[in-house]
Amino acid sequence: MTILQLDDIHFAYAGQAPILAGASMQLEAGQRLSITGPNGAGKSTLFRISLGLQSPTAGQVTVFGKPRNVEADFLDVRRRVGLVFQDPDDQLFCPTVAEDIAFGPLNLGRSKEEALQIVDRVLTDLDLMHLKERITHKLSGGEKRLVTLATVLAMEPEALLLDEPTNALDTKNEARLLEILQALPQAILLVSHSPAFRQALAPDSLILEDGQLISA
Ligand SMILES: Nc1ncnc2c1ncn2[C@@H]1O[C@H](COP(=O)(O)OP(=O)(O)OP(=O)(O)O)[C@@H](O)[C@H]1O
Repeated sequence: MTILQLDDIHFAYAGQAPILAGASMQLEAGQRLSITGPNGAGKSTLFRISLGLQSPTAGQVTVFGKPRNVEADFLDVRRRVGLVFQDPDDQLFCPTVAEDIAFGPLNLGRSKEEALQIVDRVLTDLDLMHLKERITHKLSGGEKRLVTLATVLAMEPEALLLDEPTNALDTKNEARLLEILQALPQAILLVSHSPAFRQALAPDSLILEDGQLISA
């Protein structure tokens, strides 16, 4: 099954030169794929377009086999594809870690008891139970990164889009994150400036260059 398909995507921010100029790609179930490219090439923009957080000026986004054009088309995409943003502060907005992780499942209609069970399970899986009652905005950068991943895994997504997941992580936590991600069954689309991390998690890669995706 094809999870994500981008065909000939064009995009420019208002008043700026085009960033994407005919970008096309495909992510299959279970596949691990990296996207590389220089700072400002448009990698994060491509992720946002894939989830309908920005609209391309031309081109087609197809997710789970269905063309997605208007906001309503993307609601189900955002439930089924988890995006770990580059900046954790874009993702964490509840007072405590437990509330942040429960937010997604509650939104998906889980009961409070179910949501609390999911919180405990995800925190245990990530070895983060010690952070459960902490105030989110007082966490360290690396702790926020890991909690962000926890909020996304709590939604049990079918695929993960990871934007610089190792940012702010120390060597030990980077290794732990790698182990956790390697053990997941989901398809992963990875943006990472760390060659070692890409090689270990998603060695197949596309390069975003001059607005197009080319095979590495
Ligand atoms: N909301 C915005 N309004 C205007 N320009 C923006 C906006 N967001 C990003 N840009 C610009 O668009 C370009 C692409 O940004 P994007 O974040 O997609 O690149 P990236 O490849 O993810 O970069 P990096 O590797 O540095 O994270 C950059 O020049 C950036 O400054």
